[in-house]
Amino acid sequence: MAFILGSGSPRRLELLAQLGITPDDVRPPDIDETPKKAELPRDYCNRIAHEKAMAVRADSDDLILCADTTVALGRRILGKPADAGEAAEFLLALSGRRHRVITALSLRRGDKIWQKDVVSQVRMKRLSDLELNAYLASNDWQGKAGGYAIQGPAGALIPWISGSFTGIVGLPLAETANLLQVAGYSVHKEAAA
Ligand SMILES: Cc1cn([C@H]2C[C@H](O)[C@@H](COP(=O)(O)OP(=O)(O)OP(=O)(O)O)O2)c(=O)[nH]c1=O
Repeated sequence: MAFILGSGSPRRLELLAQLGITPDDVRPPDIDETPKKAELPRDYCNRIAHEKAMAVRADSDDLILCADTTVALGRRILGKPADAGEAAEFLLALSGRRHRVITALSLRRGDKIWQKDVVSQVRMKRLSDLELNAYLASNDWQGKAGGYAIQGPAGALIPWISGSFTGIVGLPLAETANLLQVAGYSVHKEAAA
């Protein structure tokens, strides 16, 4: 039995390390992340996490962990910006408002799937032109849902959250540990030994 992290996100690997887990292998899934017409953000996030878990090749007794993080502004899904122009558009839409960050987990062994999502609320301060331009120049928005990462310089733009900090970063640790336990994977090996 191997434990496989089905993610190319370095954040997810680091967060997993916080649980004391080093995966036997890392296999980033390659799927089409385009939302369906009128698809709601939470449904979308769960569907994508599930599709990622199904897309990773593994033996039937391997455990595969995948996740998807989606930024939702009302019914609008903000994915990973394609370029600085789109990042600016997302940040201006988020500026001075509250939004949700959803992370869906999908754990698979063979045909069996365990799924869980975590929804957090985030408020971004009203951004000045200087703040917006400095953040865009940092390039830290690249590869981040909604065009920002709370764990980087954008932390200065976020005065309030409610929910799971690790979930916003990409892997909600309490829920991940719980899901792994449910699937029979021992998270607390040292304590059990
Ligand atoms: C909102 C937010 C997102 N993110 C990141 C987490 C995810 O890596 C990314 C959302 O994209 P995802 O599609 O969830 O993940 P990914 O493409 O990076 O990796 P993979 O599909 O291989 O697992 O945004 C942060 O790092 N900090 C934040 O505050």
